Amino acid sequence: MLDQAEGYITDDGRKIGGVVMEMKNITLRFGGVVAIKDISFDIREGEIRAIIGPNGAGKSSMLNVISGFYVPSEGEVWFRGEKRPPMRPYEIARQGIARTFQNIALFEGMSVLDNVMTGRLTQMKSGLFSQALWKGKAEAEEIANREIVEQVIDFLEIQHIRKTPVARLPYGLKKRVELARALAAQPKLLLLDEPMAGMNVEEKEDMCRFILDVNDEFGTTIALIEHDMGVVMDLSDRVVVMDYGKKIGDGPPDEVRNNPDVIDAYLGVAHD
Ligand SMILES: Nc1ncnc2c1ncn2[C@@H]1O[C@H](COP(=O)(O)OP(=O)(O)OP(=O)(O)O)[C@@H](O)[C@H]1O
Repeated sequence: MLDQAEGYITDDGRKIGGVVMEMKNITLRFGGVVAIKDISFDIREGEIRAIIGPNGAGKSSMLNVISGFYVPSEGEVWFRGEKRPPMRPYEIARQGIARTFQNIALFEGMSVLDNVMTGRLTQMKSGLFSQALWKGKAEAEEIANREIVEQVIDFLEIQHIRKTPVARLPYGLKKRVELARALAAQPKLLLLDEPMAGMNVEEKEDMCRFILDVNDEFGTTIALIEHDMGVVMDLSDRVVVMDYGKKIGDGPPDEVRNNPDVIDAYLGVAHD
């Protein structure tokens, strides 16, 4: 049972807390195209929240509103109890939001380690000027950053490829490195853009396990978008379903799975 202020306990006994992010009546237009139509939902502390829907439903647009990349045409985004003004991406990152991309966005020529280190950049406190003045402080920060990065590399079991250039890795491992880079920022809210897209069954199983482990080990709140309904059902605590820019379902996986509008959107009508 969902208590608005307190949260709820999941079937597997995890405690989900209060609202971290609230989307209030979000509409997003691109010229004449309405990508999102008056959608509201929330994301709670410690939750794995999925947004699913057929092609063109508006999922990527919604993730971009959550991440602050798009400012909604109408509606409000509330984060940690405050209305969020338009912000630059680095300001959003400093608020504790990190993301991965559907099309992998890594530095292909750089090693895995260096790529994961770039995840710390948005969290660094000392800029170039203060680094010049306070060398010791900058070094201490560098060491601390390195420790965090090494922990993430261990956690995601990519030690064996830490020196390998990303370009040489198979697809599934690249996706894991992208997850590592996002985790290196120690986000409060982690946004995953189709984390399982293009993966084979084994890679999908690995990715599912890592997402669950991240949530369990660090208590990270996770919001992910996914095209494939099957994949997210085992993973998510609550699911928002979008179709043609509208919200057609919102609730625990079992409830959503049996929602006639959702069944129609996925089975009854061809959208491709
Ligand atoms: N930058 C943009 N400019 C104009 N139209 C856009 C833009 N981004 C998205 N759209 C339109 O908004 C609608 C929703 O697209 P969006 O990419 O958010 O859907 P999606 O659910 O993520 O789709 P997919 O599963 O295919 O990635 C589509 O009609 C799309 O053509």
